[in-house]
Amino acid sequence: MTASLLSDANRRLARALKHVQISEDASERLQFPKASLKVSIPVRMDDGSLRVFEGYRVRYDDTRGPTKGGIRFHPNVSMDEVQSLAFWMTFKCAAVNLPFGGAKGGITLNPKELSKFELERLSRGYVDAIADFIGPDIDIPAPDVYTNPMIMGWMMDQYSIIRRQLCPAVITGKPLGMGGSQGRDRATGTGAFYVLQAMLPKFDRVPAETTVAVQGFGNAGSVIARLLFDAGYKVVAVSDSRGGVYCDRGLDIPSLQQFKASTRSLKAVYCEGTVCNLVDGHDTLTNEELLTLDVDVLIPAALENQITADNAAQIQAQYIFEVANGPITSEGDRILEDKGVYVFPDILVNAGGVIVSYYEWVQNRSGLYWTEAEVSDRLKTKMIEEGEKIWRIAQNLAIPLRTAAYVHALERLEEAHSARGTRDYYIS
Ligand SMILES: NC(=O)C1=CN([C@@H]2O[C@H](COP(=O)(O)OP(=O)(O)OC[C@H]3O[C@@H](n4cnc5c(N)ncnc54)[C@H](O)[C@@H]3O)[C@@H](O)[C@H]2O)C=CC1
Ligand SMILES: O=C(O)CCC(=O)C(=O)O
Repeated sequence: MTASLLSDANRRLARALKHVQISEDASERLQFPKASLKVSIPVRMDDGSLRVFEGYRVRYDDTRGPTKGGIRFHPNVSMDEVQSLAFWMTFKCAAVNLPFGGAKGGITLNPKELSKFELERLSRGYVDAIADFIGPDIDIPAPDVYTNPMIMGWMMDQYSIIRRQLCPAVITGKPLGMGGSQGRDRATGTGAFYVLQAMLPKFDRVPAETTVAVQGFGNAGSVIARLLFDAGYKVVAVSDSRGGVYCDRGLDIPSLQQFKASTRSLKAVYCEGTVCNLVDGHDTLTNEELLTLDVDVLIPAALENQITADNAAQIQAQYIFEVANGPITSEGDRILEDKGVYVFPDILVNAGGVIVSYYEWVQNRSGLYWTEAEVSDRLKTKMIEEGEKIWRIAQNLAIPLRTAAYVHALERLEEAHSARGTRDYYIS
């Protein structure tokens, strides 16, 4: 495990700064979060006891607009993790040209241990604690790992109770029945699929001859796995927090989705229609084994720090599409680069979620709601447009795609920082 995620994220920034003209003021400011809030959330548990949870919200940089980013419920949530996730949101929103800065939030807990009512009290308590830190023009949360539309609905409701008026635009990823956008639930995986479909033909790859492994079978990972399956790719391995399944002939992703939804397990499963046993050629595997499989494409879609100096040399995939935020450390990056692996970076690949969140916010503010086709057309155009720009920067400057994505984002951040001036009037 890397000592500090934020300092590792800053190493990527330092590398990109060598390839772009940006003022010293802006580059100095971008190394620090603008505001970091840590809160205690007391929750009455179902058995009558009181438990206090730790929560965080970080607004990293708001120069380009109100800050934006998800809320994570996970045992590993810490200030360092939330700050780096907010850092990545800043560069992601700039890379795909959304009028937002970056933020992130989280609560340290295992949500699987709480009842639905406990989760609701916790979600409302979190919003009570951060209500002065967020707002439709200040900071707009959304879902991330182990949070979902139901939780976003509770949070929007709690914020509206505090403000004594309905405020749908304070949070995105809401249920469709209360201001949610068509397509938001599938947006991250779908956006990633559009990028992959635009990039792989550059290497003359065709779906039927391309094998894929996907780590993480949640909101993001299961959607891209399904789209790849439908497009004729051979998805040979997928996993969740308890490990995964492998089949060299390709897994039947629709039946896996069905079993995961009804049994909450991938390991109960398998291929070939609805047969509920491990059948010939199928096997279980650990998350570590999945990462080093002999596949063409690897899609980490779970958590950060999965590919590090310890296992990067064993990676066999030629193309990595980072659906998770920060799945590769900077040391891991160097090793993959030396091996000639193409890494399509998180701040581009998983931007579909925040792009459709932006569309949701726009719809909430205008009161005019779009069809699923309108949302997905706009998403596809944006993902491909920004992906191509990043590809060209990488080619022209002969730099890795990640560095190119940061260069692209930094150019936009610099423009905004310089347009707003130094804002240092308060320094005597
Ligand atoms: N939901 C969204 O809109 C967006 C999500 N992301 C990123 O995508 C990644 C996944 O997020 P979601 O799919 O939304 O979360 P989710 O909560 O829907 O699913 C997470 C999945 O990862 C699995 N998982 C957890 N720990 C794991 C481990 N140690 N090894 C393998 N699998 C593990 C879980 O079992 C689950 O299948 C995260 O890095 C998140 O920040 C990025 C952009 C937007
Ligand atoms: O939808 C959003 O606003 C943010 C999604 C998110 O947390 C992410 O892109 O990592």
